[in-house]
Amino acid sequence: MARVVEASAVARRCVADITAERAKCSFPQHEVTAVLDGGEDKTQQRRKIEELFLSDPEFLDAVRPEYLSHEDRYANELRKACHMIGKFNNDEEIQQLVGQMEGIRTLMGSGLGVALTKDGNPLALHFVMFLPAIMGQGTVEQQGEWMGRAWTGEIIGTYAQTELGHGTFLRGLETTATYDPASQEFVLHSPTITATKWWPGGLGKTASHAVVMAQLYTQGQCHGPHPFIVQLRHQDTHCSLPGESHAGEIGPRLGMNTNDNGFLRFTHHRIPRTHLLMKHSQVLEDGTYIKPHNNKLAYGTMVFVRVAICFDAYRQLQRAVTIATRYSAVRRQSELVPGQPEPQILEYQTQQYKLLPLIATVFGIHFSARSVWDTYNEVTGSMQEGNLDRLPELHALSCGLKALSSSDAAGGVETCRLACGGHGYLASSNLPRIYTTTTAAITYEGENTVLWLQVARYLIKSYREACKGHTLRQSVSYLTPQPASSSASPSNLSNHALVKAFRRAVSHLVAEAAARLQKGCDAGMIFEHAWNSCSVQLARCAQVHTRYFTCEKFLSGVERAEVSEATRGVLTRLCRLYLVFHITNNQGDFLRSGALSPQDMSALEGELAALLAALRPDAVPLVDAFDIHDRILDSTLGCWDGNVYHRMVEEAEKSPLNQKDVPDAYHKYLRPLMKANL
Ligand SMILES: CCCCCCCCCCCCCCCCCC(=O)SCCNC(=O)CCNC(=O)[C@H](O)C(C)(C)COP(=O)(O)OP(=O)(O)OC[C@H]1O[C@@H](n2cnc3c(N)ncnc32)[C@H](O)[C@@H]1OP(=O)(O)O
Ligand SMILES: Cc1cc2nc3c(=O)[nH]c(=O)nc-3n(C[C@H](O)[C@H](O)[C@H](O)COP(=O)(O)OP(=O)(O)OC[C@H]3O[C@@H](n4cnc5c(N)ncnc54)[C@H](O)[C@@H]3O)c2cc1C
Repeated sequence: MARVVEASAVARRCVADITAERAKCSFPQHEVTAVLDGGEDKTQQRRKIEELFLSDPEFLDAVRPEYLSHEDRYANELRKACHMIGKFNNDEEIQQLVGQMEGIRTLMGSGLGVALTKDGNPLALHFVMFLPAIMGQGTVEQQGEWMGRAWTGEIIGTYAQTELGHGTFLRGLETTATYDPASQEFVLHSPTITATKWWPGGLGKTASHAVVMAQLYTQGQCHGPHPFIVQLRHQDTHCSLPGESHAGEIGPRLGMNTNDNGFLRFTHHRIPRTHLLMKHSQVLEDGTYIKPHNNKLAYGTMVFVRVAICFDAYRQLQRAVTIATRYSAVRRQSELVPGQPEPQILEYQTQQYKLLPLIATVFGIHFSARSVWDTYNEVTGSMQEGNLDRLPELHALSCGLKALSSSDAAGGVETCRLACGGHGYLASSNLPRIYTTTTAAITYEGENTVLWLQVARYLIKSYREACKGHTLRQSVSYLTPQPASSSASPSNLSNHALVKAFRRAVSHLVAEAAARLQKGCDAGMIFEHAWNSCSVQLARCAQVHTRYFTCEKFLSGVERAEVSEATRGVLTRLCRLYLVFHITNNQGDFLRSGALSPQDMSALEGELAALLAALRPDAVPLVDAFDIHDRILDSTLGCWDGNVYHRMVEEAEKSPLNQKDVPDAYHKYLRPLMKANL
């Protein structure tokens, strides 16, 4: 009884702490929520959809997935993913809310969809890559043949590109698709063990079909990697098709274990000619190859997914920082002043330094991802009309923002875990799962270092063009060499001046890297070796350029937002924090280029401390404004009511090991050991 009384006093204290935080809010939260959702109507719509799905008991887990076997975990997530589609297909209200057909993808990729299928959605690749591949790479007839069946779930696909031997280097893929004009078929073959497809999500047991990337051979010539639709399993029995292809699952991974990532080998497997996705390049019946306008069009599906990943990074970081911030308002530890009550850990400046820049980062990713999404739509729109001029710019932007958002989010989630001390290591905090999911995005869809080097390639090329007097695309126009000017004066450290300082720092880095590259070439190195010898510096150029891009989009996003002065005030403080945080963390780039002076740096470091203090009262209100339902957060530490300790104990009690006082394993192993010498 005494324990219960004590426990409820603790609960009351926790709830009081978080309630007091909410009273400090300096802005109308619904406005921030609407900025992130894209309008108040969108917020209402999202909440309605969440209500419709979260009230459905089919989406409840009988036990924590961590306690299930590998197979049961997979089955549990597949059950929920299929139920999501079934519910969508049969409910007109839901279709009206999210949009028909494509709405199901929006749903699956939303915070709700990702949270409902906790450790990875076995159907993710179907929606995020298989369908977009057919849309982007298939002719109108091919879309007609496959899309309808794929949207309803009659066929389930994946995207099988990576092989055991090659993920990054697409031109090195070994799977071959050789055209046989006699039968008008392609023959798919894996000539070596390293040609085995390895990693595709859903390939293990879920997918009935795949878009397979293979080297296209016709009339004795190789034309590089092309996408082919391949049926893998029988339409009625789901059994593997006999003999010529063999698929399976690749085994446990760091996370995303219910995505059933798989392997696939072909032994002279035949498919009809019309299963080559022929929107950009064709093979005619006699084997004649028709070239695409640009041979990188076959990589188009990846461009789409790289943009989608930025939104996923945003949502994962949102969840993690909500958990860590709420917990920091409830957790009390140590003494700030000897003899005084233990403060909330959020009072420590170092804790604020961990969390507040991450709250700002959520907005930074949000505004820049929206901008890249707009660019994606503009560029793909003009590509439909045959204009490919902006494809290189889109490729560089999508690579850069995918790399920046995934590394910021994964690093940020880990910071959030550390900010929760030991309890952040508990599965019930949900931070381990959010981390293992988020860090995967650093590797998949183009390993980040490799993507940074793609951005650098674009920057150096643009810089060289600018040196020749050519006009550059808007996103890199600042690389045009400018006459030297003095650094921003300490009195002009406005937000715009800081963005300008970023531009100057990147220009300087790019000019230095270009000069070093040239020096290598002048010394007799071939270009590729000179490039490799500068690649650390080149990757750095790409990172700072992309950070500049996010700063610029954050600032313009805040300036353009239609909100009250109070909301603009808090968003501007966050944007300022984002700028100051990244500048003070990378002082060398700004000092070396003369973009800022040591005095400026001192002033900005002082301001950083002031910004943390100014934003501290709004920390909990800001994460509340992310408006994440407790079921979507799924965390004992981050729950809305702050009743952290009760929930932790309640979750611990559910451990299967706690269902018996003495586990069977004691009798089997421990007892014989403990009694051995008696
Ligand atoms: C649940 C429902 C879901 C809803 C949505 C929400 C959810 C979000 C995400 C959650 C689930 C995600 C599941 C996981 C998905 C992972 C799937 C994969 O990894 S799949 C596997 C992913 N795998 C990878 O990502 C592999 C990464 N590797 C590659 O992409 C390539 O090998 C490469 C780009 C690195 C080099 O390619 P290479 O052929 O050697 O080319 P060079 O270097 O020689 O450059 C030559 C020229 O080409 C240019 N250019 C290049 N690319 C493009 C482009 N796309 N375009 C235009 N141009 C491009 C380049 O700029 C250069 O131009 P220039 O300078 O000459 O003018
Ligand atoms: C969870 C998950 C899901 C996935 N899902 C899919 C899927 O659905 N379909 C699919 O086809 N694939 C999938 N993949 C595979 C993924 O796309 C590849 O793992 C990724 O592209 C990296 O390729 P890699 O594994 O060959 O790494 P590697 O290229 O071997 O990278 C190893 C190291 O070498 C470095 N490196 C490689 N090349 C260069 C270079 N040119 N310059 C400098 N450094 C370099 C990298 O930076 C890295 O440090 C998935 C992977 C994961 C982890």
